[in-house]
Order: sequence, then structure tokens, then C-alpha cells
Amino acid sequence: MRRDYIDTGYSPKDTDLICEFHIEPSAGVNFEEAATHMAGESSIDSWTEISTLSPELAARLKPHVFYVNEDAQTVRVAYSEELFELGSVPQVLSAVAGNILSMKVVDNLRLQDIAFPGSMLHEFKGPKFGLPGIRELTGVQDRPLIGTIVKPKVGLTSEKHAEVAYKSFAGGCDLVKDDENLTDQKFNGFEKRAELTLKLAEKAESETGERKMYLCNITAPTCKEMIRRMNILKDLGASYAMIDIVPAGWTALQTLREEADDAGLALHAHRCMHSAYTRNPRHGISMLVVAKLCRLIGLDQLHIGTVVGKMHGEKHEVLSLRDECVLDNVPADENQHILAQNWGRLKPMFPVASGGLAPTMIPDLYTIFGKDVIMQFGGGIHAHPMGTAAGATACRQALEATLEGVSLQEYAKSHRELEVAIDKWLKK
Ligand SMILES: O=C(COP(=O)(O)O)[C@H](O)[C@H](O)COP(=O)(O)O
Ligand SMILES: [Mg+2]
Repeated sequence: MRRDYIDTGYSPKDTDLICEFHIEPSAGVNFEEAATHMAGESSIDSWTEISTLSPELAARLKPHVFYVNEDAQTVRVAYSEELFELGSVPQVLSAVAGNILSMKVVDNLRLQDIAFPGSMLHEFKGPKFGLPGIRELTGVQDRPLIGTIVKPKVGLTSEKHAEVAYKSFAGGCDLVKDDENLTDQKFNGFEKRAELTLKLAEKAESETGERKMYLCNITAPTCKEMIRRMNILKDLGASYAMIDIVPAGWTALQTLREEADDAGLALHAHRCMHSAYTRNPRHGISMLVVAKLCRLIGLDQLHIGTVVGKMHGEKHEVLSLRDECVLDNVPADENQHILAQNWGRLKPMFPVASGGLAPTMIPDLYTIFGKDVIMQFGGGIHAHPMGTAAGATACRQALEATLEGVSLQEYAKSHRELEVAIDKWLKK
């Protein structure tokens, strides 16, 4: 192992990839020692001095640990872009989130953030539609989008599924999506479900005069099968496909993004399983990194949390994810371990707030996120005492009240579905 990776005099080049890590050395290992091992293992080196690494090669490719803050257990490393296969997320992760997470010299190690140089951004497509394109697609320009997840998560027949989706659309939902664990089960096959639900989405469109989007889950055992499902959706006239990004994997996402150009479909990113490596604040990979990789590859919308709902995620974290989705230039925030990122020509993604939400939470959600958010209600719609359609209507009514600056209670006096929702979710 070379000993010269700690280099606090180094100022990163415009073409360097920058990573920020949280490091907790294991007992008996000092901080710079651990950082040195991490830098070497994430780039060119091994655990011992290797004769095959010439000084010229090391000079060209060696990483630079240019920021060391032992008190904050934080280091920043600049990597030459030459170390990476440009345009390959799996290769980047194999380096900066690979073996280093397993090393004995650290008790904990977390990749907090990655800043991509313009030269590497160029190799990625970014979102095909993104936030502005989704607004075009749905015809909704000036308010949050309202969506639902068909519940129960799995178990309905395709006919029943399509019926629940239809009621959601008729009641006022802009988007209806499959749940993350619904793919192609015997009781609800992918193709039949897609066909029936898209047909009823069209019916709801002609009845309501609003665009209605069905987000069918194409997650499958192979990329080949996911592409086949994507093309089935294209042929059925769908506008979207949904993917479980973590179970499917980064190679699959890059493959599907390639295909999405021809298929002309928007890609909805469900992040189930992300907590397997994002939840521990001391070890793993941050959700911020996951969000950045999604924008880079080109997912059009991404779940980011709700602050007020059922899933883990502090307000500052959720808002950092929102900013990474929508801003062209993300400023650095040392306290939140966020590196500055200029997204160049890559479009913004549409952030999705979902998980444990009820219509009565819409005023809070609007205060937190403003208009550029997709608010999704599963139980919050299908548990409405008057049924699914009324649940969807209660969401639209709550949103109307919020946009008009009227209290929910006042608005409910003339809007029955909202009144019933308030009884259920506010007057416990
Ligand atoms: O099905 C749901 C929510 O259903 P419900 O509205 O009934 O709770 C989603 O899978 C979660 O939002 C995922 O979590 P996250 O959005 O945090 O990834
Ligand atoms: Mg779900």
C-alpha cells in the first residue's frame, strides 16, 4: 500500500470525481491510516506494496485525500476520471462503494456524496422527460400531482386491479401505480393487468377530460424480460413504466434508460430496499447518492420521502433529496455532507412523496414541498370510508382548499368526501 494518498495541499481538477466519506477507523488504526487504505482500495492499490504499480502509473492515477477532518470523521477524496469507465454507474460504485465497505481497518464507512464533473456528466442521458416533461405529459402545470398505489399491494385479479385504478382516476388521481412487489404473479399477470388498466385509464380520461397515467411495474428477473415488458407497455399506448431500482440494479437501470428513448416511456423509480444500505448513518451509501445516480442515469421521477408519513427520513434529508432532484445547481452544505453539484443539461426529476399519507396531510405536504411534488396516497385513498373514488376526490378537494388558502375544515363544509376524510384521519 502506498503511503502518499493523504494530500491536503491538493486542489481538485475540474475533471476529478469527488467523494465524501464518513470514516470510523477500527481499534488501533489511526484516522489517516484508515483513510489511506480506503483511498488505495477504492482506486489502484492493494493491502501491501505491489511491485507492479510503477511510480509513473501512481502519479497519473493515484487518488488524493485532499480534505481530512478527524473530529467530523470525514474525508474528501479526488479521483482522476481516468480511473473510471465513463458512462458506467456499476463501475463507479465498484470503486467508491465496493471493497472499502468491507475492510477490517474501519468499523464503519459511508459514502455520503459524490460530485460528478461535467466531463463525466456528458456520458449520461439524464431524464428523458424529467419534471418539465412530466408536466407536459400530464397537462398539469401549476399544482402537485396526485397519485395512488393500488391496494392491497398484491392479491387482486387483473380485473379487480383495473377497477380500483379506474375508480382512483375517476375520483381525481392523475397517476395510479402498481405496488413495488406486484410484477407478474399468477393471480395478476403483467400483460393482462396492463391491458385492462390502460383501457380503463383511457375511459377515465374521456370522462374527466384529464390525462390519466398508469405506472405499471416492469421489474422482472432479467433485463431481457424487462425490455419485453417495456415494449408491451409501449404497444398498449402507455406513457410510463415503473421500476424497483434497487432490486433491479444499476446495470438494469442503464439498460432500461437506453430502451426508454425508443419506447418513449417515462420511468418511475421506486426505491424499495434502499434502506438496506442507506439507513445506517454511519455505514453504507447515502440516499443522496442513490438519488444522484438516478438523475444521472435518467429516471424521470423518484420517491424521496414525506417527512410527515410512515417512512424514515428527517426533514433536512428529504429536502436535500428534493433539491438534488429539482435544482440545476446544488450548493455545498458541509453540515449535511452535501457536495456542490452542477447538473448541467441533465433535466430535473419529479420528486415523489409517498408512504403513510392521508388527504388531511396535504396542507403540510404543500408547505414542505410546494407545487413541484407528486403526492401519493395508498391507504390514504383506499381506506376512505366512502371508497376509493371518494378517497381520490378527498385528495383533490384538500389540494384545492390548500391552493386557495382555505382551511380543510372550512372547505369540508361543502365537500363531503373531505369531511369524511377529516372525520377519519383528523378527529381520531
Ligand atoms: O406503497 C407505498 C405507500 O403506500 P401507503 O400510502 O399505503 O403507505 C410505497 O411503497 C411507499 O411509499 C414507499 O416508501 P418511500 O416512498 O419512502 O420509498
Ligand atoms: Mg408500496
